[in-house]
Amino acid sequence: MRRWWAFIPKQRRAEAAPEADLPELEDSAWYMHAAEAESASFWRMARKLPSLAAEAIALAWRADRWLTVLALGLNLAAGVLTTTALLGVADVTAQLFSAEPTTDRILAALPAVFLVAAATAGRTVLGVAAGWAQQRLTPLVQNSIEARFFELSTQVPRAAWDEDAYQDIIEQCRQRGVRAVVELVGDTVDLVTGVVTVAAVGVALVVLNPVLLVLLFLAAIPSGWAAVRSARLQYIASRSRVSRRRRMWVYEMLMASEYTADEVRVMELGPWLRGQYRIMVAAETEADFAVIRQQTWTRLAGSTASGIALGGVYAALLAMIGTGMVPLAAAAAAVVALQSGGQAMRTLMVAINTAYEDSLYAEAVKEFERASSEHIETQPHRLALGTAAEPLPSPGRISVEDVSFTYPGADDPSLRHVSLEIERGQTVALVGENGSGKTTLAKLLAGLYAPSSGRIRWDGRDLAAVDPALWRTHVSVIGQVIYHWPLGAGTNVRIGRTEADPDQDAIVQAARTGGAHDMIMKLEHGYGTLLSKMFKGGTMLSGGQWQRISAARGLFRDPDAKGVLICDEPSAALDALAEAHLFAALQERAGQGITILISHRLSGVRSADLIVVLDEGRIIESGNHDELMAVGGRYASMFDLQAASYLG
Ligand SMILES: Nc1ncnc2c1ncn2[C@@H]1O[C@H](COP(=O)(O)OP(=O)(O)OP(=O)(O)O)[C@@H](O)[C@H]1O
Repeated sequence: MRRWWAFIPKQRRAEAAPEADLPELEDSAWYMHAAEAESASFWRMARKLPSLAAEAIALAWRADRWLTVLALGLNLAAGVLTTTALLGVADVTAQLFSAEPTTDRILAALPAVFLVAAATAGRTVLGVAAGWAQQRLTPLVQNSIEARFFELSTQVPRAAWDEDAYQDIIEQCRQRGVRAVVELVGDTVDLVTGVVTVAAVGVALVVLNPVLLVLLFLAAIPSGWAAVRSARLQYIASRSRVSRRRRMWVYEMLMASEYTADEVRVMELGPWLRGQYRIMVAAETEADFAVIRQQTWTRLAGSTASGIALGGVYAALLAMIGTGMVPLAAAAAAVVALQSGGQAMRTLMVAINTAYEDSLYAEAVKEFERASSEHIETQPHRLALGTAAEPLPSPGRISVEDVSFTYPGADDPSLRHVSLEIERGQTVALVGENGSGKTTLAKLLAGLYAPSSGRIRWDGRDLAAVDPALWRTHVSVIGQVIYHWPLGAGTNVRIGRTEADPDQDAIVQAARTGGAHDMIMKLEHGYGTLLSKMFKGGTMLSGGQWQRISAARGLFRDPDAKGVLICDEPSAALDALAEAHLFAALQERAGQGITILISHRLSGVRSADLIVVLDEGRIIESGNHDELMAVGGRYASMFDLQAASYLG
């Protein structure tokens, strides 16, 4: 088989070549074989509909019960009036085609004409009112689903985000799932209305001759089959392509974002990025064309069969008139009823199809709920969750006992048999080469991940049996890489402790200690300045200024200096003065809380009570500065190297 990129001119391939074979370009086999999509026959789908409808109604009921009753009730009433109008039309034609003199026929038809007019007007008014209820219901349902979505997305353990399958599920849910669930509620109302209409037309046909109803039903099958198969094809294709869409989204963000604007220009990345994007688009378009091709054949087959079947129905009607099974006077009424019945049947088919299609996408929301709940329930701290939340005092001693840790999906452990004792009031420095496991150890201490083996104890209590939320109240972090929250300067500090009343003095105090206050005061609106250019009046900070904000935030979270303060390269972007100011502030914590300091600048860690040197996830040395210098090992050589470069 020719690989798809064979169709891209050679020069263009070269432009974007090296990663042209990304796995995301292949349709994911996992999704291709999604069980429910594979076996989704019309009957299976029709059987699923009642439970789907019940779920959708329950959802709407939870969002607003009165609006649900109104939307359903008014639509049902409108459906009944539609039927009344239909029967009225059949009656009018029956009267007009009777054997009576013309005037008598017209007079006899008049009551039915009035009935048709009244029913049509009533149906219009009810339709508008039902639309009003349905439209009000939609945002309410959407709000409740989104609230649940964000509840779970913020609750799942950190490890879930390391799984590409989970990220696919989230993407599918966000892209189409949430909207599908909202639409499913509307579909259900349409479905109920459709069933009522078809049932009512069915009654009219049965009165004329039951065979007509059977024929009408048989004639509707081909178009129903075509609609369902098209929906299924679209669904399978969209699921199989979710990884590639995520990849495209990444390139879109890289090409059109404030955060990458500098690098894209300085490194002239535009053509390369566009090339990569083009490759994705080519694969995506090819996949689109494949679905369109299959859908077109399906629709063509469905329409042809449907047309032939309809011809058969009318031929059967003629035969029935010819054999006297349907009286001639009722023939016109039968034609009208067949036409209306056909229309009602097609509308119902569309409603079933739309409901089915949306239900397939809505599965993504259930899948997201399932995957998230599973992550929440199987997280290592689950035993502790839900138990009585006894407040946990700030730690006097933290013991890391033979801890090893492997990231989800990784082959090699990032920490290997790490043991460490940390006492209240101590500053412990973690040093080592890039990738040696310093941040990973800090993440475990912050409760973001649980050890794969070994224990972390907090005054003797195994943290595996403590709700992480409890001990995180005592942990604050000054991060190496911080997200630039597009919020006000004061809020950026305050989010360190959202549950506290925003005490302005405490915010200012933390900003002073973190070296951010003077810088904030120079901004146009001081603490009220928006730190983003996303919105009008916002401003942009430098890397070092953001790091000062991060320090202020971390210190604000730990106002009485009794908790665990994790500083991961807190001064990497700071100027010499700001760095000295920050280290002085950290020194002041000595003898109070616990400070974990990760830094490559060894001059800043020499005063630490304990320096731990990591290498490939193992502790290779530990002790204070003098002890480690005396040993003359890795720390001593790193320190001497840095000192020599300063001294020239
Ligand atoms: N989320 C993750 N999933 C898989 N592997 C990871 C993840 N985060 C880090 N790693 C790996 O774990 C190892 C240790 O990383 P860690 O961030 O702890 O190093 P570090 O010592 O803090 O490095 P640096 O000095 O560069 O900050 C590295 O090999 C890294 O590739």
